[in-house]
Amino acid sequence: MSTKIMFMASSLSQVRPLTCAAAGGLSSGRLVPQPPDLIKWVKREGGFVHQAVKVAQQLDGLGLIATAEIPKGSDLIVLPEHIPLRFEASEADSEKGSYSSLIKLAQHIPEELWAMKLGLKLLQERAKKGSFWWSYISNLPETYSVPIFFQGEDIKNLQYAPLLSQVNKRCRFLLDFDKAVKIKIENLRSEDHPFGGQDVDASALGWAMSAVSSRAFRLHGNKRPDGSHINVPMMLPLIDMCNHSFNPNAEIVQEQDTANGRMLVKAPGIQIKRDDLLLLNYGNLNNDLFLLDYGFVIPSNPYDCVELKYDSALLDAAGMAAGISSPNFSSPLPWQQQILSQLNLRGEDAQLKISLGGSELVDGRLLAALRVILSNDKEAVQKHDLTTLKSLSAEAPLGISNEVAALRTIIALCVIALGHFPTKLMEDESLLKQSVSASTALAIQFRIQKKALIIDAMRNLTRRVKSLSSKESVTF
Ligand SMILES: C[S@@+](CC[C@H](N)C(=O)[O-])C[C@H]1O[C@@H](n2cnc3c(N)ncnc32)[C@H](O)[C@@H]1O
Repeated sequence: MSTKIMFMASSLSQVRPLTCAAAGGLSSGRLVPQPPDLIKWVKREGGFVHQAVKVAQQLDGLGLIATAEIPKGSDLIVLPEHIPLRFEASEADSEKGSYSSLIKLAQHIPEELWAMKLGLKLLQERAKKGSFWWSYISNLPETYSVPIFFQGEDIKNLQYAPLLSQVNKRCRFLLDFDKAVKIKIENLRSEDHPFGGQDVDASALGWAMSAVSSRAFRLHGNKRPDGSHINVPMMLPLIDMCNHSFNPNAEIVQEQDTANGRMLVKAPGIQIKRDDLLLLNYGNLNNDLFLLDYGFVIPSNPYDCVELKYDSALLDAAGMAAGISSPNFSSPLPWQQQILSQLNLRGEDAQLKISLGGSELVDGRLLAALRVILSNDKEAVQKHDLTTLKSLSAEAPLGISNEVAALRTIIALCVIALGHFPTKLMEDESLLKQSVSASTALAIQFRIQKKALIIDAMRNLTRRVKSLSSKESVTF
């Protein structure tokens, strides 16, 4: 089962940082105690900031707030093209040895850790005396609440293997990359040194990666020869002070056709009232990504899900627990095997990750597989296409008793999944009431949300079973 804790991630908080503090809590502290005024800097650089937009304390950190009503469609912040921080250097900079050393380091970074690539540029600017972006960088948080900085015990406290493996992967990468960076830069001439002669360690690299993953936006970069745009991550000073909501009142617009390619934050069709927070939608992400990249968890997140593995032994156990034993769980009939292959649940390239939660509630492939495995009527199954078999809103396509058996098996899978968490939801809730550290609380909140999601799915499926069973008894 994927909810079992399989290994411990090596947390970066165990690495003694030389250049930045590892997160001890959810601090709103900035890199320097009294950083320059970001709004003034943006305006001085030719940007626009609506006069009612101000930076204010919010959610253990900072955010943007409206100090007066702002009409629909107003521009809130406009950044000229030279303000966003991107990895690509200006023509003048690209001639420099320090930039080409940065490119060489970036070649060690896997594509999925793109935040580290831009993070190298951020570290370079952070180390550079008189950097153009100093007003921005000095306003960045000093620490991040992402799990790569958790103590080992709090990583264990997450209790969820798919996230543990991601955290572990990032920690391992940072520790290895730290070594690679040290070797690459130790003998460089000072003018070629990417960080102005300063040492960086895994903790500084982790700081930079987290700064980027929690604040960068992927927007259109330079044009390709065919006129299309390359999507590039960039840090958008001040705009990145907006916190997240799934019901945002602001949106980012990128002007592509103007000569200067400005970035805008607009109040789209919504009138902003005085004291409203200015909120952007960071994306319809699950809590794993919110925690990994941004260091927070959204309660009752409609996009959250629990990952399980499609496994015949697990289905057997679930079937048994639900009082539905079928030899077909472990040995599906040849025509059932064919459908399982079409569902990509059998065969060499099978994708066995399935999920509960999110808008679908039950992974369509799991639902279809159970409906098919629990049916002995090949003709009846073949009357339906896969889309119908995968859909929970297609009510009982193979008959009520088949549907009840499939849903009860999924409910039993939920019970098994819950049983793999070392603690119960109620224990977690009472632990949260005690005085625990900020990162312990975050880890507990994360696992509470996973458990609550499974319990909600069980409730929903139980309601469906009850309603179907009552229809069945009316039919007879
Ligand atoms: C783009 S920054 C926003 C500005 C940030 N609050 C600051 O103090 O600089 C993203 C970070 O803000 C915080 N944040 C944003 N939206 C949040 C939310 N809905 N709940 C909790 N924290 C949030 C998280 O720490 C996240 O990593």
